[in-house]
Amino acid sequence: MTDHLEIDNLYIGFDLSTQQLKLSVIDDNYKLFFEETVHFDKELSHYGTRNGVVLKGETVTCPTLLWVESLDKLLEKLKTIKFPFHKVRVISGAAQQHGSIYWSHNALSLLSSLDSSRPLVHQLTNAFSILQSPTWQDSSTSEQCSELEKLIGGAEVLVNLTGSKAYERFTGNQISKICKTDPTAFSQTSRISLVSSFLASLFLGHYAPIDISDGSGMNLLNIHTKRWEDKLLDICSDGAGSELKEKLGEPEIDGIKILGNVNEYFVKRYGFNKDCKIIPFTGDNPATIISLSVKPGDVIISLGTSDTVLLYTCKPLATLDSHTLCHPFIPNSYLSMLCRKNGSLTREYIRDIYAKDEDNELWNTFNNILNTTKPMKSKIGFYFLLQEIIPFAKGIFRFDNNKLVEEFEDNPNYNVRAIIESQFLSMKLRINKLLRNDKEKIERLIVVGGASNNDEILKILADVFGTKVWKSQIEGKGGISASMGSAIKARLALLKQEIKSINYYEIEENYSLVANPNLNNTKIYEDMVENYQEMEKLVIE
Ligand SMILES: Nc1ncnc2c1ncn2[C@@H]1O[C@H](COP(=O)(O)OP(=O)(O)O)[C@@H](O)[C@H]1O
Ligand SMILES: O=C(CO)[C@@H](O)[C@H](O)COP(=O)(O)O
Repeated sequence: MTDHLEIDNLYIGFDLSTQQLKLSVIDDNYKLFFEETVHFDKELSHYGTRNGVVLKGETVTCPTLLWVESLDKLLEKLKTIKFPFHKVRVISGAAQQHGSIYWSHNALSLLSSLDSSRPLVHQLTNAFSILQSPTWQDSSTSEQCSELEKLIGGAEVLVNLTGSKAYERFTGNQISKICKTDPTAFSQTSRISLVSSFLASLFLGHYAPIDISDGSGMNLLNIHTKRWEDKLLDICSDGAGSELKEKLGEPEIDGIKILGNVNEYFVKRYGFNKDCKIIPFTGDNPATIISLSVKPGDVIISLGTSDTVLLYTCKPLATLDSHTLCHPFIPNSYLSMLCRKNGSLTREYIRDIYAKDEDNELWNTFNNILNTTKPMKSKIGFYFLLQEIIPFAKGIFRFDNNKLVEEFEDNPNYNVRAIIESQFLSMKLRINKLLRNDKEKIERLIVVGGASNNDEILKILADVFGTKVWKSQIEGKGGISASMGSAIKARLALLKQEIKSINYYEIEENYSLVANPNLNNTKIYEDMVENYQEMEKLVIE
């Protein structure tokens, strides 16, 4: 922690992501003051999660109490080092999208009467009607998705209303599954939160609203009216639409609105100022967009647990492959998003088979292979360890000269290059569909997320796109863009309250060039695209 005698105000941003709870703290000048994390598998191993989740077939959940305890643990770490809690003016946060939390009927009274001498986790054991929260990696709701699209009049109708066709991980379909398979739990639920609004609720001491940006990932929100769509609520609740509406609460359209002061519990236990404000928390991807103050023409590639592509746009662009989310606080602005489940964890899987190191976190052998192999048009691989979102496929498929093979027999290490090439080719293909016309092109390619630390991976990204790749200084060592975006949102909320206006684009951002394309390689990838699409079709079949 840097010296804070000269600093009057601090702003906290959380990110409750798949594998860890992260915290970034900034000062009035948006400068990073402090960061900390709690890693779920390593530091809360008694919950038995692997990579932050519990996997049972296509059902992927996380114990809700793990998330509660991760907050206890993080704040205790700060207390131990005498973090200046009293200087925090606003708390905000972000979280993995789509996951849902089911509060029991006594949750509100538990939240409002917390005893500051005890950790949260011991006091909230009865606060949930469902103990395992569905997460974004879940793909167990295909039946509900088909039903939703059928009853609303087709995938296109749903895209036009909500910004996305029906997706297994989207919260409306998760709720629909619970209504059908566990109606008792549904009736014992007083409120349904997203992971983001759940974390905000802990700080507020009562239920925080779902913000419209994270709410756009539910298949329930009309992204034009910014309200829940009654017909969708009915379909996803077996006809109990008005009951579901009550359980969701009104969506919040202003992502930088002050919701209230921090719950007394945090004042007494940690020394937060009683006037410290809480604002809506949002999804990790919208928060990443905020951290970079991006403009049209910027394309962000986030290489975290999931790999996502994010574009800022003023007009929603509905496609069957992408998602449109409302911006958390800029009116009439949207984000276009592509998401791949098989991001870092699938790269780790391939690393552990073909490029194992003494210290795996260094990725040395993996990078050595990337550095010493060249792109080969004849070898294409598809690596879908988890059920992929787009294309909807599962399994590992390798093609050598267009023939499906068990392994790249002449050089099995080629899998290391093939997975990276394949992930980026898939993104490139689909980004092209998001650019509206021939004139629209990628002005800047910006990378964030844990794997953006890896220069060899970034070189291939630059080669596949034929574009320079940039990284924001705000990302530091990588992986904190969502918590930084949340902290920035916290700072903006106070500015708006005090001077009634904000200019979000005034935030000074320094970008550094992290990879230059090798245009000879770009040409090879361009020649590969058509074949890649053909092989992908075979995989889907
Ligand atoms: N040098 C590296 N090369 C490749 N991947 C890396 C590297 N460092 C970290 N990662 C990956 O980053 C992932 C975590 O990224 P992060 O953005 O923090 O994810 P999340 O926000 O989903 O928790 C890890 O699963 C790890 O595989
Ligand atoms: O499902 C999505 C976006 O639609 C994922 O991007 C989640 O939001 C998880 O994020 P990370 O933990 O990978 O940051």
